[in-house]
Order: sequence, then C-alpha cells, then structure tokens
Amino acid sequence: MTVAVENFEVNPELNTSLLANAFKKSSRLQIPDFLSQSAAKSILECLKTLDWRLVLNENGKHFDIHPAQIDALGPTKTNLIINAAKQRRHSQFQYLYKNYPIADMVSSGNLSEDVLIRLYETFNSEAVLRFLNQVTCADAEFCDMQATNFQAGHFLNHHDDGVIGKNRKFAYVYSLTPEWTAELGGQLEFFDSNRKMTDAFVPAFNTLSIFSVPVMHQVSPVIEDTQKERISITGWFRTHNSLS
Ligand SMILES: O=C(O)CCC(=O)C(=O)O
Ligand SMILES: [Fe+2]
Repeated sequence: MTVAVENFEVNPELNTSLLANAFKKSSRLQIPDFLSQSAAKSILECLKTLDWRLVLNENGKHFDIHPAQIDALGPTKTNLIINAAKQRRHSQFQYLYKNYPIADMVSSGNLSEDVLIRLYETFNSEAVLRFLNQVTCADAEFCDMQATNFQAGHFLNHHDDGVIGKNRKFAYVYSLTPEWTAELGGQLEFFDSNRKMTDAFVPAFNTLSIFSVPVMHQVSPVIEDTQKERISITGWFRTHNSLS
C-alpha cells in the first residue's frame, strides 16, 4: 500500500502581490522563509545523507562521476581530474560541483527518501505553481529538480540557461545552507550583455531565488579554504508545450 505524503506548506505570510511587484522590476527575486524552518531543516538533513555525484564537463561532454567510481579512481586520479577542470575554468565554459538528480530519480521510481519525494511533489503542486506563476507572470506547468552541493573550489561558469525545447520559464534555486556569507564565494551572480555584473545573490537558508531565463549568470567559485557546503535544490519551472 502506498501512503500519500502531505506536501510541505509554503509560508502563508508571503505577500504575492508585493513579491510580484518586486519581481517585475528586475525579473529576479529572493524569497526568504519559503517553507517552515522545520521543513527546511529536515530537507537539509536528508540531503546530507545522499550519495552525491561529481559533475563536470570537458570538451563539450558532461561527466557524472558516482561515489563508487571516485573510490575506484582513487584520490590521486580524482584530484587530477578536479584540478584540470579548475584550470579550464579560465579559458572556457566549465563547471564542477556535486549533484543528485531528484526529478530523474522520481521518474525512474528510484527515489527512496520520503522527504525528497515530498519536496518534489510540493514544488509541482497546484499551490506552488499558482503562487510562483502569479509572482513571475508565467504559465509554468511543472518543474524539474536536482540537488546541488558546491564544495571548496567548485563553480559554474557564465551561461544563460537557454536550451531549445526545454520550455524553461524561470529558474529557481532553493538554498539550504545555513550561515553562508559573500566571503565564501558561491554567489549567484547576474551579468548584462557587456558581461558587467549587475546583481549577486548570496545563498541564505530556506530562501528561494527565482529568475527569468535566458539571462547570463554564474555561480562564483567557492573559496578553497572552507569545509562548508553550498547546498541547494535547483531547476526550472517549465511548460509541456514546445510552441509556447
Ligand atoms: O546554484 C545556483 O545558484 C544556480 C545554478 C545554475 O545556474 C544552474 O544550475 O544552471
Ligand atoms: Fe543556470
């Protein structure tokens, strides 16, 4: 028997029209206290237990390295791969971080963590879709979802999130890292068409960042000298119809 899990509740004190006005000004917004503190804490605790994969690119190819593969490679080879990716950051589009593909795991029936199933259902619920569509003036029908973990030296270079056929209406980053500061790096930075930085979002616990796409942005490198992890749930709110 499957027991239906109840969705998390979006903070009832959020004022939709105030948030919509703020979003209209810059097509991006940070919404603090998105879920309850206890929900956010339970999600973070669950994320800390995941088997994160190391993701990076080389010569236009995406690599997804599972913990067992990292063990098989051993620390010397793994560090060579990581350091080479860090070097390539200066000359080409490059990324290096850890992830866990929540939406893919849901689709394949392999997600076993109730808290994450609940989170995925919550973000795809009528209540959240209606709320975020009102704030962004969009017509999104669903969202995809991955968890990301940026550790010391990890980054995601400039890109605009525009992918033909994906029908992305706006991107979201639900931050779960407590006590993050700008000095740690890992900021979500936005750029204009001249590559001038126009805005930077510092991750904050239980805060949902949303922004219209395409727009040029990056996650700046996390400093090398930290044990802290920048943990988030991210993805895009999308439509099914490829013509819209
Ligand atoms: O984690 C973030 O702040 C943004 C992530 C992002 O830009 C992406 O996954 O495309
Ligand atoms: Fe992005």
